[in-house]
Amino acid sequence: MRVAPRACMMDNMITVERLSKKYGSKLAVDDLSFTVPDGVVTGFLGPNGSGKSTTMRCILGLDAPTTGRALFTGTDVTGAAYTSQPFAQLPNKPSVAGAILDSTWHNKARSGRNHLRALARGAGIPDTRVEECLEQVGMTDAAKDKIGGYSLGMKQRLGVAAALLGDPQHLILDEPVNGLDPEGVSWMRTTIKSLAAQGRAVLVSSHLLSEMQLTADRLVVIGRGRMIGEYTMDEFLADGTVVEAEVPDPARLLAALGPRGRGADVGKQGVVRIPLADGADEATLRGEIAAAALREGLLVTRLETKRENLEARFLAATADAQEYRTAGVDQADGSDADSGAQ
Ligand SMILES: Nc1ncnc2c1ncn2[C@@H]1O[C@H](COP(=O)(O)OP(=O)(O)OP(=O)(O)O)[C@@H](O)[C@H]1O
Repeated sequence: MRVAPRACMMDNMITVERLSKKYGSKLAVDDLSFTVPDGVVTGFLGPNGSGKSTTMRCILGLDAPTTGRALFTGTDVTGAAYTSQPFAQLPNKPSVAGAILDSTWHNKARSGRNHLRALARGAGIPDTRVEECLEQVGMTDAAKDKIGGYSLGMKQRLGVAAALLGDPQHLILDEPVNGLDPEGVSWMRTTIKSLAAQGRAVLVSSHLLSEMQLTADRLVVIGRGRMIGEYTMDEFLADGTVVEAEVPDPARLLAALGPRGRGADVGKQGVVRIPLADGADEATLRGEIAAAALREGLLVTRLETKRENLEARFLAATADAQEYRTAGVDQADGSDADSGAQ
């Protein structure tokens, strides 16, 4: 159905500009600006009630922003380019953006196929495309059954099929792995990554942070409606990463490291802990430590990277922005060790 070849679609983008949304006196989204570029998965993280779903609805024009805007850039199904346009003003919307926002809206009495056909017909999309999408999400065999009898995982797959009907260049997926079993989660991850790899701009929210760590390339982190930061996944995780080196004379190693050892400390049993800061590369830092030890004639008996996982970094980054807290529950320890003896 699409006339513009995929190869021409490498400049899709959503740009959120100073977006705010008030419900009565509640400021749900407060001056958010970020981008969702094509070709990668942008994870959208924030504690409960931080404004993720509201932002996604505003991006799609389902809620009117109080101030600010969300703009789409790409090429639609007819091959017409659009630059920095609000979704509501674009023709051929199904080819611009597809979404999973709420998996509870399905008409239970309809079959999966008829549900998709109704959506497709409303958008001028042929039934052949419905069959393609059913096939893509592995639902061809179950398509004749009523949605009321579907498991949550089947409903989520149907939601993905619905989002893909118009072969959209932008995808907005709110909690797509909610309630999925491990096989379903793994399927969703592979699907989301491959949709981004095809050149689409993909924004996905999830509270399943271990999964987000495997899926997202970039992160937009918000708290209480406000921006905490926009990062690559590596940048976000690097902040909590240290390389530990075990040597017979830690003070000499520290001195030999010079400015590179800034922020380092000597922990228990004389282990030197050097932070991976300022966007430094882990392999480079490990090489510098090994070279400094060699120059000093120090035997390194252990060189180990201690990396915080996404959950620990997320909890640290949003500590001041948690609206709902559980009393008396410790936060996750969250450190992953990745060792390599020298
Ligand atoms: N239609 C609405 N009317 C009034 N308040 C609303 C409405 N929708 C959302 N809110 C409020 O706006 C704030 C942000 O809600 P939102 O659902 O966007 O957060 P979220 O980050 O998606 O949360 P969660 O992770 O729990 O799904 C919350 O305080 C919520 O109660």
